[in-house]
Amino acid sequence: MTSDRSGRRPLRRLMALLRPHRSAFLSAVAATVVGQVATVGTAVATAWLAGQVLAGRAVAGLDLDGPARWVLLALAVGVTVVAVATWWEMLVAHDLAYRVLADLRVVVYDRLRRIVPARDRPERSGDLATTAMTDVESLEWLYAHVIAQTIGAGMVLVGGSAALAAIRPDLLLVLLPAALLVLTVPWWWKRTADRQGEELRTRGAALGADVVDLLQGLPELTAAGALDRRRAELGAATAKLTALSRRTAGRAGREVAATDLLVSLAGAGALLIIALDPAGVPPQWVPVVLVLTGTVLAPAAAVAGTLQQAGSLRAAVSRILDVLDTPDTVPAAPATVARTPVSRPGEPVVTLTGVRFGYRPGRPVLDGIDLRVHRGETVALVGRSGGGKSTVVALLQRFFDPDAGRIDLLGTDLRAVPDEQLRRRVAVVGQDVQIFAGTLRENVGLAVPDAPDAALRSALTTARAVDLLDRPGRWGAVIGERGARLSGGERARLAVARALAVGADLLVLDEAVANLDAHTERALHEALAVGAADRATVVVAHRPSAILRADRVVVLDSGRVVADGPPGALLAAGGPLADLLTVGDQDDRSDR
Ligand SMILES: Nc1ncnc2c1ncn2[C@@H]1O[C@H](COP(=O)(O)OP(=O)(O)OP(=O)(O)O)[C@@H](O)[C@H]1O
Repeated sequence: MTSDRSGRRPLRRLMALLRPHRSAFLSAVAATVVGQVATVGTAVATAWLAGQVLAGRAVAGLDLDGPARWVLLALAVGVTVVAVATWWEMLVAHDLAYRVLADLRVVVYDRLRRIVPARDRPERSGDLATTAMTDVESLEWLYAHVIAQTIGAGMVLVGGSAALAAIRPDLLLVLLPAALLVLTVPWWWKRTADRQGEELRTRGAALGADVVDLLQGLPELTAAGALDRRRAELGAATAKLTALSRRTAGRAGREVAATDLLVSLAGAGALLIIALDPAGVPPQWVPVVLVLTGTVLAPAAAVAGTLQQAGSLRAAVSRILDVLDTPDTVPAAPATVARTPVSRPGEPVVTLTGVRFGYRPGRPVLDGIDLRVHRGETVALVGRSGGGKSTVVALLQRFFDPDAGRIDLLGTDLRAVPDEQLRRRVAVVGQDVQIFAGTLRENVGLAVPDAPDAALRSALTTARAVDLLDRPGRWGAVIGERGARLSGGERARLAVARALAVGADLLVLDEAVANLDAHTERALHEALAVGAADRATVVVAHRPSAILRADRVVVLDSGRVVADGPPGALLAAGGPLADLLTVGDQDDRSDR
């Protein structure tokens, strides 16, 4: 996926996502600051008490003098506040993160809807799925564990520095450089972290896609005896990922060690300053100084620790922004000029005029197609494999716009038809029927979820699929992931019913009946003919039975229409259709 990465301002865009959740964000910051301040406060109070004991000013038990009693009380309150604030912070910070991620997921899915299918996208679907799910998920860490905590760490650092300066200003000579260095630790190995993060993401996505491939293709891989080889390849990819994770953990460990070392050095530095001039700090305050130096740096060290994952995060953010910044495959129909397509008597439902289209520049797949389909007409689109039939179907759904020429739906340029209108006017049963995990009703009523059962039943009846209702559970029958509990023919008939339920003006069947036995296919075509008067029907077909049943046959060859007319007339003329069917007959005979 290529995109101009300049001027993307990732941080600003990530922060902008917090805007609708301002109050949740402020709660998260408040909880973090209260928790961190209470932690420092209890540690300092404990150190102060220890100092008092060391100086012989306080005794154990309740016989403490005045200030010690109050400090003990503050300590008890502080410990309670730390516990409550930690719980509160966990709650509000994660609530905030999940709200932001929910928003982002909607934005990413919406973008995916507008950029998939792309003309020439090299990534596999597993990569896009990773972006949609894992990359967005990884931002949870940023919103739940970094932003509010960084603000809290900054406040603790400023407040703690002021307190140390009040005790002895030259302690800042140790604290401030140490704080700066601690906060820069995540940048010491930034290049390595970025490379590892990018590699972890890429390898993880590839492995995810491979696993999906393997699971989906399990029957084919087993039948081809290729399962062991694929398993070995997966094993090798997993081993590489493990080695990379080990190197990443090693680098993260170095960062933790460096941070801990800096905090310890700061404590030692503070001790040295006190030792060089003991009169500057009263002995009972020495524990306070040492503890304050360590605890003031602790939140900054924690932030530096969480930033170990910054490399992976940067890679994830970059991929999310790639998706967000990819231009639409087809521009959305402008709402202001969009017209509702209207059917006028005698006007074709769909017209292609001089349509040219190619997936890659300079390699046209359609090279000036003219085609009209009227209401009540069934047109069979035929031609050699790779001739561009499915590409015509893709253009009819406006997955792509023509490079030249135009397509009109009921007299309106397809580019001006709003998406939601288009989906109701054009129904397509594709080559690869997608059945979704869920119930029979959800699948039949996919495009019309509010349709009454009677309408869906009628669609099932027409599609010769009403027997699916005989299953236990009837409408609620679960048909398995990708329709795993259905036969190929049942899946095809269900998909036809789903398209019929839409009541579209244009019904396109792209080799949808290839899985049906001859008897069911004939019955289906007869049933479709009953409702065909109300719509235009385009059938992409290879089988002579489907071709000869059409009112008109349009033959595509090398991206052009080379014959167009009633099947009988075309066959009698002995042109391209006769050639195609003759080759088909010979193929059929040689198969036998
Ligand atoms: N997404 C794509 N990216 C690049 N090229 C594509 C894409 N889809 C199809 N093509 C190419 O476009 C040409 C036409 O393909 P299309 O699927 O439209 O043919 P078809 O007539 O439907 O073939 P078949 O009868 O085998 O289904 C082929 O050369 C194919 O390789």
